[in-house]
Amino acid sequence: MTDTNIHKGLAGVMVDTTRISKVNPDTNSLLYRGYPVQELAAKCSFEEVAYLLWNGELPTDEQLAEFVEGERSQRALTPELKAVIDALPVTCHPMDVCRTAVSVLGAQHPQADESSVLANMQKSVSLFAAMPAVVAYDQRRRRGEDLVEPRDDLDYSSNFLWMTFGEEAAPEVVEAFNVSMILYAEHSFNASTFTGRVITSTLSDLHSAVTGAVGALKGPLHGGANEAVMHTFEEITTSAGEGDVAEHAAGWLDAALADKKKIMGFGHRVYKNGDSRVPTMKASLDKMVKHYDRADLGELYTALESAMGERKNILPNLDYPAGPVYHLMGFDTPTFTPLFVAARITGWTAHIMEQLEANSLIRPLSAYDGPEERHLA
Ligand SMILES: CC(=O)SCCNC(=O)CCNC(=O)[C@H](O)C(C)(C)COP(=O)(O)OP(=O)(O)OC[C@H]1O[C@@H](n2cnc3c(N)ncnc32)[C@H](O)[C@@H]1OP(=O)(O)O
Ligand SMILES: O=C([O-])CC(=O)C(=O)O
Repeated sequence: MTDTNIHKGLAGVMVDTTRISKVNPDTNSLLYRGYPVQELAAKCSFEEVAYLLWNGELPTDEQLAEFVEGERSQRALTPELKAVIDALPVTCHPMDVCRTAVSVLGAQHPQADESSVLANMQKSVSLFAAMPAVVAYDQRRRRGEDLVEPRDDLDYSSNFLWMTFGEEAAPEVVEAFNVSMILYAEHSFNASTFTGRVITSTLSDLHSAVTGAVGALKGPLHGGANEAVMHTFEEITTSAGEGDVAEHAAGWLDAALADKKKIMGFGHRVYKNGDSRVPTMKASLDKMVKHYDRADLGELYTALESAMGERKNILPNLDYPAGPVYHLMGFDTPTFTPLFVAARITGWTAHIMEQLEANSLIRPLSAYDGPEERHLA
């Protein structure tokens, strides 16, 4: 029998079980494999969290050493992938470069169509290792700068910043970057992860599923919002006339809401009383504001957040503090969502492997409301 209850956007629909993360809007908490994300962000490297997401347990010292060695050995761009990136116009969005890069890495992979647990784990680690070079090089080439080769004496976050900027980042910057990667790593059945699971459910390969997930993340209602937040800040700053920052932010917001615009970086499908990750990311933003001596950006952040709270009672999501953090670090605004990709590769691939453990083709129903049956004359 056809279920005529329509669940637009699948809102509130429980689609499957997962052991990877628990998003609890009642307690505003997020657990990765049982651990609160705040504890992981305070005490772990992103490499340890990636291992946890894939394997279900944090690594021992020996397991971590082996994992890190594998990751560091696969950091460099292959000449073929570099040539493909160079062939893409610098006018295309960096997310198009990420999507293409994942596809190329899949096509190059010796076990492209092999979906055993071992092959998928190897592919996941390779993608995790390779994405920073893609993101870093793409930003550099758009600035007319040369490729910076990876260094295997640096951890994931330090090396990412090294490859992007060609200099070693300050420890507090590395720390804030590491925290952002951990917070962005995983979030249950969000739109991009679900896309990856849908593709996997057809028994397609891991790179195809990740390619689709990158496409889903690009949209401004999902990962693209971190970039959009920075555009909002720029608009408020450039349109500022008389008055203080609170008035500018409120004036901009009133006009945007009057135009029925969605305010990027605010609201969430699951959290209605605040995103569990925001306080941790905001603490990193405060540190970066101090480090770069940019109190003005901190004030703008607070002004828009307060104005949105007063008018709509809608709270920020993770993209709201993450955008200005990446801006202060020196990333170009269109590079922000690719940074999210680099982090979410971990969650996506963990879900792809989980989907395959107990697969069922994902194929919901639709209620037809087109013309009644009719016939050609
Ligand atoms: C890491 C992430 O991906 S987090 C999400 C990042 N995305 C964004 O920041 C984009 C901006 N936010 C939004 O568009 C939404 O809040 C979403 C898409 C994230 C969640 O949307 P939904 O769960 O579908 O909520 P929905 O869109 O139905 O919103 C409910 C009400 O709040 C309003 N609302 C929700 N978010 C916003 C917002 N950011 N700006 C203005 N109004 C908003 C809606 O207009 C709607 O109002 P109405 O009932 O008067 O029509
Ligand atoms: O869970 C969601 O819908 C979006 C989100 O916050 C994420 O993917 O991190």
